[in-house]
Amino acid sequence: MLFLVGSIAGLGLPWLAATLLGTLFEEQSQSATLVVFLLAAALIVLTALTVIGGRASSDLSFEIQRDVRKDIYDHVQRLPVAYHDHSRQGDLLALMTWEASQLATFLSLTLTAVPSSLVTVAGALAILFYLHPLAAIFLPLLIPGYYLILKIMGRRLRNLAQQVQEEEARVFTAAEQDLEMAHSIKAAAVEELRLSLFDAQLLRSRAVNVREGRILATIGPFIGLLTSLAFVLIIVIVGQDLSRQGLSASELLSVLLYVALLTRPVGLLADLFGRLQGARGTLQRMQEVLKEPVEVGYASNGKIDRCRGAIEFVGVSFAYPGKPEILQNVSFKIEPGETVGVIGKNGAGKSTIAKLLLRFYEPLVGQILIDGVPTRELQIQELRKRIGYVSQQPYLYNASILENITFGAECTDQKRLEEALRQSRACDLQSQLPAGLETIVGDRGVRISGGQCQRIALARALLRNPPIVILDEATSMFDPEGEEDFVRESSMAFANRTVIIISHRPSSLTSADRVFQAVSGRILEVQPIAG
Ligand SMILES: Nc1ncnc2c1ncn2[C@@H]1O[C@H](COP(=O)(O)OP(=O)(O)OP(=O)(O)O)[C@@H](O)[C@H]1O
Repeated sequence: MLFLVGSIAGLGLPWLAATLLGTLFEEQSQSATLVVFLLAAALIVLTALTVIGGRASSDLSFEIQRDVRKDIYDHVQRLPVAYHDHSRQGDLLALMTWEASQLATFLSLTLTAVPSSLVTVAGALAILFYLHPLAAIFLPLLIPGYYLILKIMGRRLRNLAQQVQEEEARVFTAAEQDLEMAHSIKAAAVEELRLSLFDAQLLRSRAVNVREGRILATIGPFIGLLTSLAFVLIIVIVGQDLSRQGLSASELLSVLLYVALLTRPVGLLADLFGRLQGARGTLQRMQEVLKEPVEVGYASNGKIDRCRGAIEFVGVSFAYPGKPEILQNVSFKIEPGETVGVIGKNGAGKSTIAKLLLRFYEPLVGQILIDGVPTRELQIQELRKRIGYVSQQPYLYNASILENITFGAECTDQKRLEEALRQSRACDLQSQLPAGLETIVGDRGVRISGGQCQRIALARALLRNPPIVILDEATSMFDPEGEEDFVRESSMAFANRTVIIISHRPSSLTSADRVFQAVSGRILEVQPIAG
């Protein structure tokens, strides 16, 4: 709105400037003073409106950026695990960060500058038509010229803009992965190799950026050239009237200033056209992500009010996409409060059982029941809140141990926290680390040991007090003494829960009432391990 008011006010400036010149020519000093005063006032108002409008446009850009980032983040969070297995994190990161910010700048510019530019163009043309109809009629003839330039350059620009964004996303991916792999890169002493690979990606990105930059650098001057040529032609047409005494000097100046006023929106048009190509690619990629279906279970409203923890697999078969079946017609039942161990070779499908229970993936055939209710009928977060899952790799935030433990817990009652710390043996960390639970763990827990990471992950799961606990190699990095303590403490921790312990170590399974073995797609019950 402010930009529109500014544009309308701006339309008065050429007229005031030309009037000033006219009064000076005619040596009417009193009128000149008034016009100077009006001109100065108009310039001050215009500057104020431009500043306010510019700030509003910048605010709008950041508002759009926030909305876009939030929408993508929210949607990506709700996408199934299978989507994340196949997507590139770098692409999503690029989309949520710099691509979203480019798009926001383009949209805010379009929303604020385009309407005001249209007002300037329409107003200047109308005034020009009044002042000099021939010059005004001549100007719209430039439009096909602009169209031709944009059409010729636009086609090449569109492909390039897409390639630029793809290559930039690859730069993100490469940087992100190498940062994550920093320790392994150093251990393998392959810094130079990784640098050369990263540089190769930078070169690919530079090549497309340079090509795009060259086209963008050409469009503006070509459009400017066309406008300048038209300007020259208008000077010739209008100048003839001047020599024929049909036009005063101030009228001539007026006409030229209005023509000059028209060049600003044209420059903006060229700039927006360049940004539009990138914005189209970003919008297309956003659409691709946003139209990915979210996990079905979000929409269900099935609940288990008091979960007892009975688990049943009924004829479950499952295969990861493009792979042979890892589970074939698997059926078993675990009673509430039971502790069950699961053993089996690497890749036998043990973790897959846990992931199916959590509905990270859906069985191809058969169904999984909790307390007799098919998990597919339950609201997915309701289901997951009932299961404390400690995975093989503990995922930790770069925050304090305490923040990592209380992450996601609805209630952080001190007594329960102490209980979870004791049961997981995370209480040992208080004496092992000088800063105790306030110790910052670093990215993915690099600043503490593997066993300490596992204790934190265990404490996190137990603090939520879930009726079902799945420990997937959750104590594999514990020292024998720590594991012994854990098994002893766990008898209390597991007392009223259903527990599945996936492990290769017999010492972890001594508390199990029953033991299952995953073998050749089947789950067989074997002899429990004596304590
Ligand atoms: N997300 C996935 N996409 C495709 N295949 C997968 C995926 N996760 C696991 N697999 C494959 O499924 C099989 C079973 O994997 P799973 O993790 O269940 O084995 P596991 O018995 O837990 O093995 P380990 O003892 O090594 O932890 C393996 O062959 C594995 O390569």
